[in-house]
Amino acid sequence: MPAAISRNWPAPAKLNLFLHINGRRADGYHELQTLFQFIDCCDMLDFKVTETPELILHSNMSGVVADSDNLILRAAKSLQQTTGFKGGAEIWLDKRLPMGGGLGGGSSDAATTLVALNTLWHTQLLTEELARIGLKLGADIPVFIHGFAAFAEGVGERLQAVNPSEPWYLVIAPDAHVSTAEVFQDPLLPRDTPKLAIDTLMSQPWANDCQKLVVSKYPQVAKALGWLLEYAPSRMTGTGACVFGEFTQQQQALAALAKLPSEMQGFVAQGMNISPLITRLNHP
Ligand SMILES: C[C@@](CO)(OP(=O)(O)O)[C@H](O)COP(=O)(O)OP(=O)(O)OC[C@H]1O[C@@H](n2ccc(N)nc2=O)[C@H](O)[C@@H]1O
Ligand SMILES: Nc1ncnc2c1ncn2[C@@H]1O[C@H](COP(=O)(O)OP(=O)(O)O)[C@@H](O)[C@H]1O
Repeated sequence: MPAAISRNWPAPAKLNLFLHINGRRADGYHELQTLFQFIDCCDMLDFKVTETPELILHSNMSGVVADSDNLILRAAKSLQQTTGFKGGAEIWLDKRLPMGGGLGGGSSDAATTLVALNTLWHTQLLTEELARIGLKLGADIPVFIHGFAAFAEGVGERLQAVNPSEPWYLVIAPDAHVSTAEVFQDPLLPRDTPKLAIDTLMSQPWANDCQKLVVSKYPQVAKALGWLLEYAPSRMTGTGACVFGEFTQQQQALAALAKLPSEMQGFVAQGMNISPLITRLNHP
């Protein structure tokens, strides 16, 4: 009897509602203080457990990332190696999130793969153990595994659950692929924002320390942000390129989307403090 396919595992995008860079560590990574919130725009994954250890990925992003580099297969392989699980999986990815946009799509795909296969393979690692595996693959992965909106410190692995408002966002994805590594290596990146207490951070205006540099280097980001600021308080997420404007009502965000210049790509999504992955995990 062939194993059934376990369908509709969501991999949500994230926004950095603020992102402060406090300094550079000896290993080259940067100390951050950031606020992660999910949005209800997701990649979708299906999984079928197999008896052989092979890991197979079918996706609509083929050719963009070599399988050996795909975070989905790297995550599945890490779980096999950590647990000694002898079986494998066939995985289907419906890629919907813009790549390299600061929305964490690849990181989220990896997190959903770890959470889903930990259940389907019955390896039953604790969340903290899965987050440790994820951290080795990317700084953004632990927050997706824990699945709650969080104030994050360190490189993004020290998480404290928070419950900010869940507004509607108009997200614009400029036609620019911003390399996270390149931004963090730029000598002009500010790296000296003082560490502040979470209460102070949550009550002051929110900003992204990477924004000025990326806006100066990528005219498409500057143009998208300039347009969006006419409609709502707006800023860049992560190291970019995506920018987001915040609206109280969905109708306001949709009205702005209707006026988006034809050369820009955008979508409306709502902030989510509980990841849809957690909801899927609790409703197998
Ligand atoms: C900046 C953030 C903020 O959420 O998001 P994105 O813009 O990528 O979405 C993340 O910290 C990104 O995490 P992630 O996207 O996993 O980055 P990684 O692949 O781990 O790192 C890519 C490269 O960026 C640099 N890097 C990353 C994170 C960090 N705290 N300090 C760094 O210096 C390192 O040079 C690293 O090799
Ligand atoms: N499944 C995947 N989906 C998206 N990007 C992936 C995936 N696997 C590997 N990558 C690589 O990881 C990089 C960063 O992915 P992502 O987490 O989407 O970054 P960002 O947070 O900047 O959007 C991509 O540019 C791509 O080269």
